Amino acid sequence: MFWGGERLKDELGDLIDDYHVTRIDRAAYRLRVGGEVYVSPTGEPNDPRNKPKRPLGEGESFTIPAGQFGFILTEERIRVPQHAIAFISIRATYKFRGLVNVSGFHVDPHYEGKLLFSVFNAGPGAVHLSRGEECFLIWYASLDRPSVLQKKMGFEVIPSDLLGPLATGVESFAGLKSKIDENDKKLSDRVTTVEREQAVMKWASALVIGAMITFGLKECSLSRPAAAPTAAVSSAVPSPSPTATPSPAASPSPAVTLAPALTPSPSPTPKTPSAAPPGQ
Ligand SMILES: Nc1ccn([C@H]2C[C@H](O)[C@@H](COP(=O)(O)OP(=O)(O)OP(=O)(O)O)O2)c(=O)n1
Repeated sequence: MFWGGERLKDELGDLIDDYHVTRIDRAAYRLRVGGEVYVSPTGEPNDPRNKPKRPLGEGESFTIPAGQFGFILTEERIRVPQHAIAFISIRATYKFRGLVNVSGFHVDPHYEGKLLFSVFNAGPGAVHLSRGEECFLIWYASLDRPSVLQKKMGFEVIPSDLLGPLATGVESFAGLKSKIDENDKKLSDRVTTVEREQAVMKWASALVIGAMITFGLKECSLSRPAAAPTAAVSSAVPSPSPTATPSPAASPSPAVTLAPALTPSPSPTPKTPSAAPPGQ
């Protein structure tokens, strides 16, 4: 049979250290967050929440990020008589935030020590807690026939060997999202840098090509006046042909200078048909 509030008032003074009647919650008793906690690391480097098992001062707070585990030692040392058994849970207020009790629900007969809650934050956001918060509940129930049992010694601290599997970090959706966001930012930074470099390269290439074109045009314009005097001098030589280009100034081309070879000679050669005697 479960113990009601009145029986709890009668008995808990001997069974729970630092008992206070105001913590009786109908047929249960509220247990508090104690002086030592451990929260599994998020796996994100340099995350200030990645801390080893740590002691908590009076009222000191801590957070359990979404998707992470926590070990929480109770403030109270409790005892369960040989003729009783106890049941433990997290208060609904904390369950609604996403906190789930992973570590079991009963306390053996003839148990003595603190309780160690292993909790998982299945909620969407971090759960904030602090030492002294009345976070857990305990119920007592009588056994039908008491038996003589050896005392079961409970926890006084969080055993370090429990932490090994969690110490490397627990991949949570929140942690993965944060890693994706971080990689996304790194990638977009890299793309921006590459785009900037490409723009600089484009401008540099355009400048070089422009300079080369300018230089080429300059070279061309410088080489032109050097050809002109040749033509002028050549055309200044009197052409034997009266049908040569009308004016030396009009055609400075060197082709004009070759004209004497192509134009009819002033003394016609006898080989030309026009010079042949008629009748031959
Ligand atoms: N959240 C919990 C659950 C249990 N306990 C304590 C009370 C129990 O009496 C004791 C042992 O619990 P179990 O019998 O469920 O665990 P094991 O069977 O693993 O331990 P053992 O081999 O010591 O019986 O641990 C606790 O401190 N915190």
